[in-house]
Amino acid sequence: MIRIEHVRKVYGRGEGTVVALDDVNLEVPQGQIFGVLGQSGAGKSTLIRCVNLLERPTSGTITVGGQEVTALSGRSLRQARQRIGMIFQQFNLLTSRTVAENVAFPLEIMGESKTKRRARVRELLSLVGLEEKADVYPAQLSGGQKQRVGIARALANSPDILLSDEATSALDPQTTRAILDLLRDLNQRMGLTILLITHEMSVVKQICHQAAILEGGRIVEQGRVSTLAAQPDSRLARSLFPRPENYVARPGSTVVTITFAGGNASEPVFSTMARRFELDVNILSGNIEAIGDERIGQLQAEFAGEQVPDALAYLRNLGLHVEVHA
Ligand SMILES: Nc1ncnc2c1ncn2[C@@H]1O[C@H](COP(=O)(O)OP(=O)(O)OP(=O)(O)O)[C@@H](O)[C@H]1O
Repeated sequence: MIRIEHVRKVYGRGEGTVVALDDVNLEVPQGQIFGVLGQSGAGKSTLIRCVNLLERPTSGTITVGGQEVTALSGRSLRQARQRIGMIFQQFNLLTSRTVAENVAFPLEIMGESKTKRRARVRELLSLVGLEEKADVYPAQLSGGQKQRVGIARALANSPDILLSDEATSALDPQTTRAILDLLRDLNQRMGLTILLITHEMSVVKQICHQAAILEGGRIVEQGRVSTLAAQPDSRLARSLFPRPENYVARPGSTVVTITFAGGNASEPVFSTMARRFELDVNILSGNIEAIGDERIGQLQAEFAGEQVPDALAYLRNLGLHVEVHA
């Protein structure tokens, strides 16, 4: 579990001061994947670097696995850091070491015996599907394979939490998907808690249970991804379901945006409604997203007919969110 309380980070002094984080509060429960989403300069890197104290917050506290890391220094801080793995956008592998030697590096620092190191490295490479590449050098690997090495190395000390700093930003979409699948698999199989930062909504959508949106150093929204996606006015939903700019309803028709979640996303609600209330339905745009096990969708449509108010009441009764555009 990670708890971030009232964290503020100010860089520089006097005239050149930058407030990178301003009263940030968030909690990542044990075994969850939590995504912090934000644009360039929002403070994402600063936030994640504060969790393992690569940056020290100017004020506020950070607790990892029940231990307040912001209160630690010296040896106890170094020990606490071993419980925190981290992966990076540029992989940060040692180019003069083989894959196996890269993964073994944190174990060497821990003073593990050669025999134990060898067994653990084999286990870790198998976990990330890279047994075959143990003896090659990073330069001979693809980006996705390099990140797999990064993940194996980050897990070497069996950390309680994994921090991911834009780990898929340098990868193509297909490789990104494979690496995210691996992270989700590790989360499910080992109960690994993951805090990741990203500027990509697709990453949050694919693997995060919860998300926070960071803007100008402040968290402006946070919650379960599926809950936020089902709230049409949330920033997350607006970014997930971009809407056409202007709705110009034809005379006698009503333009509506309907948000549906869970079970009713897959039922033939609209055809039933159109028949029952004798409506003409003209779909303007629509999208259904799979968020975890849930399907959440938004549909813009034009309804025409005498029973439009009854049809809207029918949809609302089914638990759909219906917004009527003027
Ligand atoms: N070492 C530093 N010294 C001074 N200012 C810094 C330093 N590191 C970051 N900043 C500033 O703090 C703010 C937040 O930066 P940060 O790198 O955390 O954002 P980010 O969301 O990770 O952006 P990006 O996605 O571009 O990496 C920015 O205004 C940045 O210029």
